[in-house]
Amino acid sequence: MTRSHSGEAIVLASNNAGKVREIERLLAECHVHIRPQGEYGIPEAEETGLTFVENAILKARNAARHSGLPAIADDSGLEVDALCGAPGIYSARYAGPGATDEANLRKLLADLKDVPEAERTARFQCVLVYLRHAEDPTPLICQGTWEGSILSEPRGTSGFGYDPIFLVPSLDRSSAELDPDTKNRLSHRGQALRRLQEQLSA
Ligand SMILES: O=P(O)(O)OP(=O)(O)OP(=O)(O)OC[C@H]1O[C@@H](n2cnc3c(O)ncnc32)[C@H](O)[C@@H]1O
Ligand SMILES: [Mg+2]
Repeated sequence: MTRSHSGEAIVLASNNAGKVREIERLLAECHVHIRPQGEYGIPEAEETGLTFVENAILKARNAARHSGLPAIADDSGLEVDALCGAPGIYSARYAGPGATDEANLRKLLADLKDVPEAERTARFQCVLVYLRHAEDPTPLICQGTWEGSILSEPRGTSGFGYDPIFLVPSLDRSSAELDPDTKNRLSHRGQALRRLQEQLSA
């Protein structure tokens, strides 16, 4: 039992199956009981913020309001230096509203087709927000950043989203060539979630 979290279920305010898998795996080790918002039939929040943190708060608040439970949301994305930080907060809709992961990834490769390897640096950002209830005025906010660069062709089949084109320089592998535990150990999401766990048990 902790001061900030009483042990009841927490709603995970995400409809992204890849994120849900990663977060469930990381939280399975501590005794935090999370349930994806899909189980509650919660409608998707509109991501109208201009920052990851604003969008994460909007998603967590929406899930907490509809469920009456505490909520965790993840807003994340890929920042590419040669594109001045795009797609950033628009990563999920880079190729248009409702775009698939494949369409987003192909658009990014096309936009970078003339950019040489040394200038393809990029990073994943993840902001996690925990709200005790929908009107919680002091959300817990944790961030993680994962540095890498953009490959010119997809590699690997694990993960989701932009993983097949995100090169992890220290391993010379794409993020989609990592097993789930290795990705969670290194990733933006893994870093943010470990920080959140510390705060939840403080
Ligand atoms: O908002 P929810 O319902 O959580 O799901 P979403 O997929 O819309 O999530 P975001 O709005 O946070 O957008 C994140 C985008 O960044 C991509 N992304 C985030 N983390 C990633 C990771 O670990 N690997 C690959 N792509 C990632 C992901 O594919 C999305 O296109
Ligand atoms: Mg989204």
